[in-house]
Amino acid sequence: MGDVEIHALRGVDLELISGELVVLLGASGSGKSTLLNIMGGLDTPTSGELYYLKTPLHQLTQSQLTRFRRDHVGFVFQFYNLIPSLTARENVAMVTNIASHPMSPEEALERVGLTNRMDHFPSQLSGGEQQRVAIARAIAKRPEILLCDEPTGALDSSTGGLVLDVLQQINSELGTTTAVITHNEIIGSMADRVIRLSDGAITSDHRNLEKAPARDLRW
Ligand SMILES: Nc1ncnc2c1ncn2[C@@H]1O[C@H](COP(=O)(O)OP(=O)(O)OP(=O)(O)O)[C@@H](O)[C@H]1O
Repeated sequence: MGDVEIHALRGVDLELISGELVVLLGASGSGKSTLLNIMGGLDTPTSGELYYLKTPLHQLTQSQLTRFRRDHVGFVFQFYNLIPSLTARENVAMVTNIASHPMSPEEALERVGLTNRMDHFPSQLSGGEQQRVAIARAIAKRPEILLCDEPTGALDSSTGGLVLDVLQQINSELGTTTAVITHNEIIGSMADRVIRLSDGAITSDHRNLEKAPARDLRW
């Protein structure tokens, strides 16, 4: 920022294992979103290296990064970013129409439990349902990686539990490597692995011996 240099991340060294469900925990400003955006090819690091399998993402051009995101990454954000004038099915079809080996919008919406809401517009859906449409849209192209930035940040605890349950099921049924950002410690218990960030650095990285079913989480 002008003359002031801000180090959003410092010395982060991290490897995500295929198929794991990771929760990234940290206080506001700890660098979670910056890390997720770099991992997803939305941002590029000012220094350091980042690989997706053998592909050096830090060396790709913007259009190559766009292709990487389109082919491999699904994103879910705190605010659902659905297109208001399109139904749930049409929102998902926006992605399936350009993906190379997608599932049908109907299958994606069935996986998130919204079979009977397919023809509803976002304004006719609850917050939790809108987030589940956003998850259906993110997984419909069968991405290898699903990145979720505070997916339950705008939801109450029981609705949030349902949304996290969907993420846990998708991870186990489709084997999608999943990273979920939160500042909520309780959500850590649903993960295979919990990584804590503080002031731009990883302060701990541990595996849960047992995963809690997300639908049972309350906060
Ligand atoms: N575009 C930017 N310009 C300057 N500083 C930034 C920018 N984006 C983030 N930062 C700073 O980098 C640090 C990390 O921000 P980041 O958004 O990654 O944190 P976070 O852990 O996701 O926070 P939150 O939970 O509040 O979203 C913060 O100190 C933030 O102020």
